Amino acid sequence: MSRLTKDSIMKITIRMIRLRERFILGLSAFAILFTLLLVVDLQMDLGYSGHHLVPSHGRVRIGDDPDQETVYNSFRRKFLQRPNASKEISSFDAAGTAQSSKGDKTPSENALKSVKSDKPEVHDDFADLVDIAENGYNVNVDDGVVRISGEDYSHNPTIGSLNHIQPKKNGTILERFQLEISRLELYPKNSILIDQLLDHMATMPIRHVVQKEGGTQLKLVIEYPDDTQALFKPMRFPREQQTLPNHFYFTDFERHNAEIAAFHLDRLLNFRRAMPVIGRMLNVTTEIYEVADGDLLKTFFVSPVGNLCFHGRCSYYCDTAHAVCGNPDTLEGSFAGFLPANAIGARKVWRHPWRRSYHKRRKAQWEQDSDYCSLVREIPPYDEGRRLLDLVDMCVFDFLTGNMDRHHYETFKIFGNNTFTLHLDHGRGFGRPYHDETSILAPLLQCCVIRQSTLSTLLQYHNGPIRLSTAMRKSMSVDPVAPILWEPHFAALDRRVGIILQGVRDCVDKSAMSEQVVRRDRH
Ligand SMILES: Nc1ncnc2c1ncn2[C@@H]1O[C@H](COP(=O)(O)OP(=O)(O)OP(=O)(O)O)[C@@H](O)[C@H]1O
Ligand SMILES: [Mn+2]
Repeated sequence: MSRLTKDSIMKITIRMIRLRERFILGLSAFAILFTLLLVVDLQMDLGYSGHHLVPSHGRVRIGDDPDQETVYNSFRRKFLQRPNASKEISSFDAAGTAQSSKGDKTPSENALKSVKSDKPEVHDDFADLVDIAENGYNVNVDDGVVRISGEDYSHNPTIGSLNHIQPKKNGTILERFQLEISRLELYPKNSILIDQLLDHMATMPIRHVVQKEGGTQLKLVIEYPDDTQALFKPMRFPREQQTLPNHFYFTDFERHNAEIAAFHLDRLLNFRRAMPVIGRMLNVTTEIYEVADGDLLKTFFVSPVGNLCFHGRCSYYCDTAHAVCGNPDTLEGSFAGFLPANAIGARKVWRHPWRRSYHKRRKAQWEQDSDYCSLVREIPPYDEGRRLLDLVDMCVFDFLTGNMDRHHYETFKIFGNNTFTLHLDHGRGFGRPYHDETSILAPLLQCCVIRQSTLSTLLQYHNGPIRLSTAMRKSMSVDPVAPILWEPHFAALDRRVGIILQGVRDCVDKSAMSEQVVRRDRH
């Protein structure tokens, strides 16, 4: 009996030990998996840890009144009444190109249309803003709408100097370009390398092509005989193709010409944060098919009408239905200068605080929280230095092109946090010339800050003599595949400059009002 009891006690103990071992094993497996998840999250900023924008002390307002009188809300309401959408296409012809408008507007658009007066618009020269931007009264780092970042512009090391690499005399143009990238900009204002680099990408023979890994759409890495590279995005649609009415920003196809136009626009706005891009006509047979290999080669086929097509492999639009086709074997595309290799110019990827939800029904936090900017302002790197001003520049840039696809952005690690933000990936711009998407201006309208130099540049284009459309037309006219933009986009650019300035004015007015309130409170 006592032996039996002893046995069963032994058995139970052994079982307990096993159970404990299993539990410990399970716990360690969970710990490892959780750590891995966090590491991946930190690297890719997927949002699991929620550390980026909602710190423990963060104020998340659920059910914030959407009609609250913020600059952003009033602005959105005001511009909803602008019937720019009246010309927006609501149907497409067989070729998928735009047709002129034939009604089919939503009831609200129809109702609002009648609000429009037939009076010719008087040019508003924004003298109030010119006064601030040009005279710089009260322009400083800490307060006010118009600001400077207060950084030391004389401290401008380059990727070359920080890596202790001297540009070689017989170095390639791309290499020289990459080594000259500095803390403040991708290239200097009067860089002589830009035209050379563009010309090189557009004319050099193509030695080899491979598909670029990552991303949602098909891109090719073009290799030239001198071992330099370019990033190729193929043409998919004619210039006048507008974003399909039922497409979201994240299902919109990319436009190669938008990449070209965005480079010119970025340069004209004096940002110099976008890589140089040029158009080029390719022979699909000799310049892609014959120099491709492996996986890409396997995706080539001849379409029913005899065009040579390929679709590559990627996560969304890489199948027979979304193939890229020659006509019969010529193909247009954009060529972007290649960013430096990780060895000398590794980049850090940041989740954009004003990222959209990328979901057809969900809204992002910034769309619902009227105090969202004060949340962002508290979090590094947005709490000091130039970063927030850079994001506002970026939204100005994106609003002008209509690009709603700014999910992440990148900086060069080697320059630390106080460096410019790269302007990459503009394929989804220039899709809706008759619609002005004011939500893109959320960083500007919710934070009510803008860099003095950016405001000054916008005012110059607004008041002339050279308007932005004219400058863009001139700058892009030399591209091998010009004209780059469909005509209505030029009018959109000029119109949108005015809208941004109106937004800045609303901010200035609002801050003047609150200052008055504060002053009155004091007395
Ligand atoms: N000029 C360039 N040279 C080298 N790499 C680049 C260049 N432009 C972009 N990249 C890298 O390739 C990645 C994908 O490029 P891009 O964002 O243009 O394509 P995408 O298909 O739209 O990607 P996503 O689906 O992530 O938006 C970028 O995040 C960037 O890291
Ligand atoms: Mn993209």
